[in-house]
Amino acid sequence: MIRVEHLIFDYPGHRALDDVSFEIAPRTITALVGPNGAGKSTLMRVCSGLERPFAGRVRLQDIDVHESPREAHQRMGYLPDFFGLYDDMTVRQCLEYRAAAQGVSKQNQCDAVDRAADRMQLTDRLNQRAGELSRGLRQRLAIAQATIHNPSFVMLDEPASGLDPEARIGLAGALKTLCAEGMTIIVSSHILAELDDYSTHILMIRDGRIVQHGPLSTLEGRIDDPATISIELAAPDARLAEILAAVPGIVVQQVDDRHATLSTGGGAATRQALLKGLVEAGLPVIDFTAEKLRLQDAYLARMRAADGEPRGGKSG
Ligand SMILES: Nc1ncnc2c1ncn2[C@@H]1O[C@H](COP(=O)(O)OP(=O)(O)OP(=O)(O)O)[C@@H](O)[C@H]1O
Repeated sequence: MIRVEHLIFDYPGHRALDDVSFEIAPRTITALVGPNGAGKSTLMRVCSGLERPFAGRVRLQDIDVHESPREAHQRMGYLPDFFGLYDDMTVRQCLEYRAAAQGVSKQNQCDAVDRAADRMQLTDRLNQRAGELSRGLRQRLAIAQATIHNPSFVMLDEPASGLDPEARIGLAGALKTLCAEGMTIIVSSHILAELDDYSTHILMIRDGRIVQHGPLSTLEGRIDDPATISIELAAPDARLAEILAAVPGIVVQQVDDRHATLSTGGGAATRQALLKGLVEAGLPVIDFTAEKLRLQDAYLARMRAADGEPRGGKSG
């Protein structure tokens, strides 16, 4: 879908992107995360063709974004972190204006407006002036504008910033809708807790370099990672503590005759041995849950680990 190859981008006296390469698969939502100043906005601006890199290239469905920007822009939507709306125009006028600017033919503009308003749940606001909309609705209008031409690839820079929790939930739903309609999305955010809800992939950047890239599952609670496991029995059984003590590779944190919490360092094999031991002893296990490492914790752990790594990052 989009392939970024060895991008280098410099501001005067500062290298903002340093040999950045990655590929995004179709119909995915990639969370672009990293500390302030990591290079997220710069990466989006370069990928959108607004900035030309010093070296490297960006290809969208085999179109070179910087060599053929017109063709690339027909296939992409981009919402910058700071955007403006025409406050005196109605939602419908804003969308019509953008449809015309994006080259949507006159006979298709009406359909494009209705579809964009529908998927961003703005249909009942079409006659309201943009200047009267709440922040969450303004954000949705801006996304509707950025996607009015039905692009296959969409980049949204910090769309959740400044939104209250309800508006952020609405935004997450809107992103899932766009993805379900076949769009491939990159979204940057500092609100890690919510990325779990809608992202399929994570692209972590720091000091202009990729630190990690891959499906969320590669970062969160991999099957071989140490995990916290909670166990619950349907009825009390005094043998629980004794049976757990006999399984190598686990540390019991808390146990009574019905519940236990423990940590394992041995990955899938240890978990299998543990569950087998419980079932073979005839204990009535009704819950055996491995708690996933939260994305936020995983992010912080990965960033800390990157402090001690040689330059070059990690992918997968
Ligand atoms: N116009 C500019 N001129 C010079 N340096 C810039 C300019 N814009 C950004 N930078 C620098 O480039 C680096 C990357 O900035 P960028 O805005 O891409 O980071 P970011 O990850 O989007 O940050 P944030 O999370 O704070 O929005 C930062 O060190 C920033 O100070």
